[in-house]
Amino acid sequence: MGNLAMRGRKPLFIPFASKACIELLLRSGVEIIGKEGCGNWEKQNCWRHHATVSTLHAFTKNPEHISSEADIVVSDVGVPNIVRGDWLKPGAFVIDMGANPVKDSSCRNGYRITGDVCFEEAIKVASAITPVPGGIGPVAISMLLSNTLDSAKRAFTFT
Ligand SMILES: Nc1nc2c(c(=O)[nH]1)N[C@@H](CN(C=O)c1ccc(C(=O)N[C@@H](CCC(=O)O)C(=O)O)cc1)CN2
Repeated sequence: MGNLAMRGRKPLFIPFASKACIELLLRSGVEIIGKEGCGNWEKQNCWRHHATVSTLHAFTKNPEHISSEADIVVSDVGVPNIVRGDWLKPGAFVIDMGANPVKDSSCRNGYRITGDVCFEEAIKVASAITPVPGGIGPVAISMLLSNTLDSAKRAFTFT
């Protein structure tokens, strides 16, 4: 983490969740430089991409006001539907990292996985939003595997 925070240093690993967010944004053609972001996505990694990031937490006053100024919103709260459509700036890019089980008797195991963002409201405001399941989750798992591969290469001095 120290190397991640320092200009010109290369960290051994970038935490997989924030690596996934950056990968998704870059591959989606979203410009990060100079953008306002909010969420819990390892600030140090975002600074490397020259974004300004606000972190919201349980005691943040008026979270909806702060998030509605962000060009990029990353939510990893663990509360279903906490981020509403009116929390978002029109055209915002929304990454929903929530993976919340909610009871659903129509599902085989009695629950389904839902995100932190109210998808039906957000889709009307955002330029793009990752669905749950099948959005950032698989990208995050890929980044975890990518870090694992890097680690193995290093251990066997392939790099
Ligand atoms: N209690 C919580 N813990 C964590 C959450 C959360 O919302 N509540 N978010 C994760 C974020 N994350 C990694 O950092 C992560 C999120 C989602 C997935 C994932 O594989 N999602 C799948 C669905 C999961 C399922 O079916 O069980 C998907 O979206 O398709 C992986 C990692 C951190 N901890």
